[in-house]
Amino acid sequence: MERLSEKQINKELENLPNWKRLDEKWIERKYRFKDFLNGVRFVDQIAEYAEEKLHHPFISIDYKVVTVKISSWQMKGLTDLDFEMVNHFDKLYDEADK
Ligand SMILES: C[C@H](O)[C@H](O)[C@H]1CNC2=NC(N)=NC(=O)C2=N1
Repeated sequence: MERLSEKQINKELENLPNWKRLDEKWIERKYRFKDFLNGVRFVDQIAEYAEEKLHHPFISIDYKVVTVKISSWQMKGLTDLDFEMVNHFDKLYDEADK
C-alpha cells in the first residue's frame, strides 16, 4: 500500500468534514455519545473491524467522547486503507446507538 500525496489526502478529507488533520501523518475525529456505555460499545465495534483489517487506530474514551486517530505508521503517512477504515467507522457511528 502506497502513501497518499498531499493532494490525494486533501481530496479524501473534503468528503470527511468531521475528520481533521493533526499533522502530516495523522487524522482524528471525536465521536459523541449520550452515555458512557454507548461509546464503549462503539469502541468494541471499531476494535473488531481493526483486528479484521490488521490496521489499528489509536482510541481514547473520555467519558462520553471517543477520540479516534489513525495513520499507517509503517508507511510513515496516510494510505487508502486509513480512509477505507475511517469511512467504515463513520458508517458504524451513523448506525450506532448514540
Ligand atoms: C506487524 C503489524 O502488522 C503492523 O505493526 C501493523 C499493525 N497495525 C497497524 N495499524 C496501523 N494503523 N498502522 C500500521 O502501520 C499498522 N501496522
